[in-house]
Amino acid sequence: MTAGGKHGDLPGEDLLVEARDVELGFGRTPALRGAHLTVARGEILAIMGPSGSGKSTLLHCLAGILTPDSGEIHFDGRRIDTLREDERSALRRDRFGFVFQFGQLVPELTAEENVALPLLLAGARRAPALARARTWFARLGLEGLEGRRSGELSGGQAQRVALARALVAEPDVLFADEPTGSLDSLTGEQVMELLVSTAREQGTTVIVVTHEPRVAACADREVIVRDGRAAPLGAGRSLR
Ligand SMILES: Nc1ncnc2c1ncn2[C@@H]1O[C@H](COP(=O)(O)OP(=O)(O)OP(=O)(O)O)[C@@H](O)[C@H]1O
Repeated sequence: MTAGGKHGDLPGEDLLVEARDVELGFGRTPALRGAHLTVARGEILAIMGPSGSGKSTLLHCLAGILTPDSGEIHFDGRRIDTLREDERSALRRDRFGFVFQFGQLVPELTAEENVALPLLLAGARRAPALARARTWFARLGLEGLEGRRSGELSGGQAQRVALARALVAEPDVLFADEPTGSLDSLTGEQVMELLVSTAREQGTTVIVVTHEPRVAACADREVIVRDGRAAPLGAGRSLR
């Protein structure tokens, strides 16, 4: 499904997410300086690069969380950076899933209630939402943990619950920011393998920011962000 080859742009019909010449500064700090990125439908893309280079900022722009100062973000044929905040919020809720590094489970809720949350927020009734949430526990090796709260889960278990929550509503795109960053390398690799295999089963496009080459190796393609610009892996100094 990775169209366009390692270095090329994607044919129009496969394109799902695109950043065009995106610039964004925080006060005097330029975080993105003309970042350009294309992601195909069904593709699993890893974003790598040095600390502070703009990876998370780019991910947040692609996901409609941050608004660029200039440039454009497109999703599924539609420009999204100019949408009203309530429209972008609906887009995030209905079409995107999110996994972050830390602290994403609601501590007062059980694991199965956490997983059911996106369905409940989208208007599903409690019993069917919980039933659908429960199907994820066997799928991710979490049987028996449905009633636990986040304080009663290991880091790897909590990340798998977070992964189930991000995928339960079958989003078009899963945005993951250092999803294995708080885990030891073996547990991190297992979580990433589950992330990739479940996303592939559902046909979910994945955009994952990571520092870890072994995590990035699970992706179809890697791009490097340096000084606020994105380039294909191996492109050296010829930044697009
Ligand atoms: N909310 C903010 N306010 C001010 N500056 C910010 C903010 N968020 C990011 N920055 C700055 O923008 C630049 C890019 O940050 P960003 O978090 O995107 O980098 P990153 O590549 O994800 O880094 P890391 O790998 O360390 O998480 C950095 O110089 C950072 O200090």
